[in-house]
Amino acid sequence: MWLLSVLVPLLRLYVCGIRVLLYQMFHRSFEMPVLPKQNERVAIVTGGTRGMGFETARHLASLGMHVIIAGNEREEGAAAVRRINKESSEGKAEFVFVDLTSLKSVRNFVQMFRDRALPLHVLINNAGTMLVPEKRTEDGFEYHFCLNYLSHFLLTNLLLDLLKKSGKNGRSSRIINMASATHYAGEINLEDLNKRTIYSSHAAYSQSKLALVLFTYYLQEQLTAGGFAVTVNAVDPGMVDTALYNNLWTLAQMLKKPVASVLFRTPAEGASISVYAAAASELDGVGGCYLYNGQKTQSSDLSYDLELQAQLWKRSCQLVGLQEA
Ligand SMILES: NC(=O)c1ccc[n+]([C@@H]2O[C@H](COP(=O)([O-])OP(=O)(O)OC[C@H]3O[C@@H](n4cnc5c(N)ncnc54)[C@H](O)[C@@H]3O)[C@@H](O)[C@H]2O)c1
Repeated sequence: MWLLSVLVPLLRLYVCGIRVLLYQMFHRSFEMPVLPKQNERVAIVTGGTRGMGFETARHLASLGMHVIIAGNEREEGAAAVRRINKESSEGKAEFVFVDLTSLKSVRNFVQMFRDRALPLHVLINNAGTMLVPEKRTEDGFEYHFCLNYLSHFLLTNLLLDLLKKSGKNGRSSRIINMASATHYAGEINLEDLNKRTIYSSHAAYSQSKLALVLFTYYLQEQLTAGGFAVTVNAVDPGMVDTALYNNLWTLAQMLKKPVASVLFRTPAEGASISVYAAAASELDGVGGCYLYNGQKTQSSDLSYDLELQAQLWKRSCQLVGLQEA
């Protein structure tokens, strides 16, 4: 029983990975349309200190945006900001600390942001981690569940009024959730979101990414029903050569290196789907999509389960101490 619960998610995750790599053998990345200037617009990119988050922040700043990099690596953040500000003549970047394994830190970050009285046009929930051995956050949550999903759930909800205020018809505010093909392998057990019964890091990662997709669809329904000029989309960057793979087992690391150099996308290529979702004119007012290779794509059957979306939303509100809207 234990062996099956660990082996099945692992195999399912690797099958997802192989399918993505087969696709990437023939498709490098998609062709980005010309993006409009983003002057006067403000974005928050979580985990923008390196990898795809950095490339996203960099690209948005080059379009004229004021980008706030929200992350837990102060030195990396300072270096990222220096580099972006040196390169970008119109936009700018700054670093603000947030540790997404702490709900208190998320609340502090939001308070600091609110104190600035800035508008907010784009929120990119990008930060993440993968295949972490079993551990709990300071609030007692499973690590992937909290960092990849629950903190972003809280962050988004606490910033929603600003996003609503900043969005206009014809120029919506945009929320982008960084999903992954691994969500296709994901399952959600609402009674054991923190994976206390049997722990598998593969199942925990896939669950966190499925949760982000369910959250995307449910939130879009609410925003549409309320008539707000805010959209929310989930994006899938493919397989990208970043530090995310640092927790792979040694043998998998060794096998990954030659494959990654040929078949994985670069961080800039991977980031292009977030940049596209954040800035493309053709996506203005378009939400509730799973975007992959520049196209709306079908996500897993489970992600469209309306009852599951509603239940997860309700449970997440309870876990972070939010009143259900
Ligand atoms: N690399 C891939 O193949 C791939 C594929 C699909 C989805 N993704 C997703 O893309 C996102 C970006 O990952 P990446 O591949 O660029 O990896 P990365 O490791 O280069 O970047 C992860 C970012 O998250 C930040 N982060 C980690 N822990 C944090 C914490 N406690 N608080 C705040 N920030 C924290 C890191 O500092 C870093 O900036 C992740 O959500 C990942 O799951 C990656």
